[in-house]
Amino acid sequence: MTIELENLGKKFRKEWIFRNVNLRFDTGKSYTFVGPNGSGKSTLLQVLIGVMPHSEGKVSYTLNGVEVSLDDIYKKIVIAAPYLELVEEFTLLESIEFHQKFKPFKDNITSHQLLDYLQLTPHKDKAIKNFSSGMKQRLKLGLAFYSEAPIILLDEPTSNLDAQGSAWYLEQIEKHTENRLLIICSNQPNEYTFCNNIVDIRDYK
Ligand SMILES: Nc1ncnc2c1ncn2[C@@H]1O[C@H](COP(=O)(O)OP(=O)(O)OP(=O)(O)O)[C@@H](O)[C@H]1O
Repeated sequence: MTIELENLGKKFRKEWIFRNVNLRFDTGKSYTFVGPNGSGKSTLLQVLIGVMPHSEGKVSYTLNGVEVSLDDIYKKIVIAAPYLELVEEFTLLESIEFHQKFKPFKDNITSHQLLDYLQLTPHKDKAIKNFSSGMKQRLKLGLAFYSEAPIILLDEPTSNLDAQGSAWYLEQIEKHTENRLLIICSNQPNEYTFCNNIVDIRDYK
């Protein structure tokens, strides 16, 4: 799977957030978008997957040399981001089963196994609205890591996680990102120390 950006630009009203972005993202590699608050990391991520329109240039997706349409690309992506909300009324178990209807889990793991991997089994019948922000974040990350999807996108992955949660995140990265395309948006160096491909948004102003 390859995502290619050609002369990509995005502006809001008259303000260019980024311009002339020429980048290529390949399966089996990880990439991190860095830059200060408000520089455009989340915007680039959302433009890259077509949930936000771009203002100029081109985004293309190819699988084994064959172009993939935007509609089909959604099936191949999982994303964990602060602006993507969970359904607050669902219990934890309902949230996992709901997600599973759209994106099956890797290796046919069951919802109960996933609860275990997330270390959240004691909370399975608790409503999401009563979860702490760190528990919600662990759930979002877990759904992304354990889904059967070749592209995994993480925006601010360790926000609200404590030290144990951040260590758990790094373990999951090791276990679940081989042979996938991973893109992270981050302001925290400890979230991407393993990553060799750093994209600084300030280079595209
Ligand atoms: N829908 C929108 N309409 C107008 N401006 C927007 C919109 N979305 C984002 N922006 C602006 O685009 C710029 C980039 O925002 P973005 O959220 O991509 O930054 P970021 O690098 O992800 O920031 P942070 O590190 O704080 O998460 C900011 O100036 C923001 O105000």
